[in-house]
Amino acid sequence: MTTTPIISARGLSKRFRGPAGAAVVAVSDLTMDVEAGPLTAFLGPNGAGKSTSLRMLTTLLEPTGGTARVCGFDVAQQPAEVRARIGYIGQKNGAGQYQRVRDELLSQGALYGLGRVERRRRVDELLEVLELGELADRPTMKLSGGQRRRVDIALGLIAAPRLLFLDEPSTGLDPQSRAHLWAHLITLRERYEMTLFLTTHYLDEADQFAERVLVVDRGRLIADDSPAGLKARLAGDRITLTVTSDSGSASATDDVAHLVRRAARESGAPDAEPTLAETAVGTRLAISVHHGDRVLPRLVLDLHASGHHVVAAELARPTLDDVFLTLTGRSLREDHPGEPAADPIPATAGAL
Ligand SMILES: Nc1ncnc2c1ncn2[C@@H]1O[C@H](COP(=O)(O)OP(=O)(O)OP(=O)(O)O)[C@@H](O)[C@H]1O
Repeated sequence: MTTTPIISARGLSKRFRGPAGAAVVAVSDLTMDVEAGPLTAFLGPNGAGKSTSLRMLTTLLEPTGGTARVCGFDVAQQPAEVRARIGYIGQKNGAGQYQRVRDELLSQGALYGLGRVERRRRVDELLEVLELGELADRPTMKLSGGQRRRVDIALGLIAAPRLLFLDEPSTGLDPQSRAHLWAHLITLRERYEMTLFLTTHYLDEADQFAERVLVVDRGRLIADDSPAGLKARLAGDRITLTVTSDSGSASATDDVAHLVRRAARESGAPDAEPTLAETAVGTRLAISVHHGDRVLPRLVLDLHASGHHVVAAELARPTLDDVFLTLTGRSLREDHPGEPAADPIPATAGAL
């Protein structure tokens, strides 16, 4: 049975006029279908076009090319229909400064046209689920970054959307607040059967929580798979061995390299050369393989049977950053050196 995707984009593009009138292609030819259900993470370096894509999908920005349908409606032709069915939590705070948390949420409910009783019921429920009850009478300006972000999420959920877009929901939060926020997102998703589509710079979050990862770079979609699928296809496991040989000759090193290369090839990994380095304790070799947990013990036995001794062995599972490196030739972390720990989340913007 085929189901209608909750998000469907065809050749979606956005050009801006940059400085001196030059065109900036923020999003180029984005084509994708996103089914309702799986948590989808949109990854890419700074300036890749993630926020612009989200803003087009949420009707905040008009595309300059292509089309997109969200919850079955065209973002350009039927923006009100789209808005009625989605929530959007932008990079910056939606919560005002002086209103109390509960009042802020009630005002948002009124904005969405919820009746008085329904509005109160919904606000009480969100305060409870997001553990904001004790903070309900505080002005939002007196909340911590993590607490404000939870208020943002409550604002985005007031109209019970089927689909929630989040632009970097956890940026600027300390690790504990990030974990807390994620626990809430997962609870909310289950409780309201919502589809979450989000951008994040934290690859570990995407790895842990996303069921599907879309990677964009320079406005283009360059990969689309589950985190496990991406890692298996693009990065493989990394085996690093330090080996000594009885003879210690150059031909012994060649033999070791041959055995390592063969093991990698037999695992189905691309026919790559191991990297070699002479160290004080022996020759160190590193190579990418598939199913490293199975390859490594067999390789150690094969090397031993051929007169080589493995003095150290390491198996590293790939990360999404390895995938990104393979895809783009650079690390996503380079774009975010020393991720901010607990920066306050800036004011303005927020839920639709
Ligand atoms: N209003 C605008 N006018 C001109 N250029 C813009 C505008 N908004 C975005 N851009 C440019 O479009 C490109 C994509 O920007 P976008 O904000 O979508 O990237 P991003 O992937 O969300 O980045 P980040 O991770 O830093 O949030 C960038 O080159 C950006 O400078």
